[in-house]
Amino acid sequence: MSSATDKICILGSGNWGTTASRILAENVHKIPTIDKTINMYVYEEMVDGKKLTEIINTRHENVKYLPGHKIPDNVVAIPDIVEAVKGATLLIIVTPHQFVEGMLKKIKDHIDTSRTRAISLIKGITIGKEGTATISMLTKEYLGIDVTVLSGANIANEIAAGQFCESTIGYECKQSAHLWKQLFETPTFRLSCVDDVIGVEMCGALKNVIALAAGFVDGLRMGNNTKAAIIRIGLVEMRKIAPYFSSTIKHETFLESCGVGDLITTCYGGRNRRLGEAFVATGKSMETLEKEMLNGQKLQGYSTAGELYQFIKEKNIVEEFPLFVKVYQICYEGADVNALFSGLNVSLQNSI
Ligand SMILES: NC(=O)c1ccc[n+]([C@@H]2O[C@H](COP(=O)([O-])OP(=O)(O)OC[C@H]3O[C@@H](n4cnc5c(N)ncnc54)[C@H](O)[C@@H]3O)[C@@H](O)[C@H]2O)c1
Ligand SMILES: O=P(O)(O)OC[C@H](O)CO
Repeated sequence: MSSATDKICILGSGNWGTTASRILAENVHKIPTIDKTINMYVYEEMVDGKKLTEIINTRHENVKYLPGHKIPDNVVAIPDIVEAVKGATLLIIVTPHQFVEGMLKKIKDHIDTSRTRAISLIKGITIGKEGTATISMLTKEYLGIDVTVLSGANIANEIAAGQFCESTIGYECKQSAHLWKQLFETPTFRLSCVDDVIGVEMCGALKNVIALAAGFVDGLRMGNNTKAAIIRIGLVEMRKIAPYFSSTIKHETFLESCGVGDLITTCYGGRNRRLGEAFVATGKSMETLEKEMLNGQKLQGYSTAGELYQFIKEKNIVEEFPLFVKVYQICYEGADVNALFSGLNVSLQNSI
């Protein structure tokens, strides 16, 4: 009989979810109290005439979302989300943010909430029943469990290739942070922990909007100075808007990997940047570019730009966030991309 008291279920199997499964499948062997078989909920689809779950379970590779990297045999792909969470006490939530609420509704009556905790690897905010919510807020609302978050300068393909990088865990419960750190840290994936769940999440969601702006800069064939200006002004707006979401967000969080680190990597190497550039170069809509360029992967910054703008408008603070507002107007209202540079607040301090 197994002595395991905990069981892992990964909710999501995209580019980052699959990469995370590889780390967890190795690290789970370090903790005797966790079942070595990891369930991974896979949103089923056909790939070259075969079910993706069957391909993952036989070839041990997610050929669509992380081709070229083996997934250890102890990860089992399951297409039914209720079956996937059966017996699970450690939930890793890692789908594009727009799908989270639907998933939580499906699993909420199938979780033993007295002994389950979750970690969200998602970068996005969502419009919930009561307005705008982070993923941890939404998860708590539906499941009523402890939620930790993990976010940082983490392009999944680079992590899968074993390149050194760092990330940030945001926690409320120290004991949970300790467990998640054990489960996720590797010699090339270094984690620091901060007690600022919402701050870490806000950084991850907001940087995706700035990444679109960085892509616009590249699409306009502008250089490094312009990109640096957009990154810096973006960081200022990210920090400035944070208190509107929560008074508990710490300024120091913006100096962690989840803040400035992620902003830099995403503005140079992420999908949001890439599609921002293509948006300017081709004049096609973001929806079209997502379909044409991402092969099923999802763009987070576009929907976040829309959701963030609704939040900014509702709070009547449009004047305070010209960069966030410009990105929205360019993406959704057909504003000229060159308008990105007019009216930006270039200093936090009083200027002459
Ligand atoms: N990829 C990265 O480099 C990276 C790194 C850090 C964080 N993140 C964040 O992780 C989260 C997940 O992103 P990803 O890159 O793993 O995903 P992805 O964009 O690579 O893949 C999209 C996933 O969504 C699934 N999907 C499609 N329709 C669905 C539906 N109706 N319901 C549920 N799932 C559906 C697809 O099967 C696929 O697994 C995002 O918030 C992203 O910002 C991504
Ligand atoms: O590819 P993106 O733009 O979704 O960004 C990926 C990661 O969030 C970078 O840390």
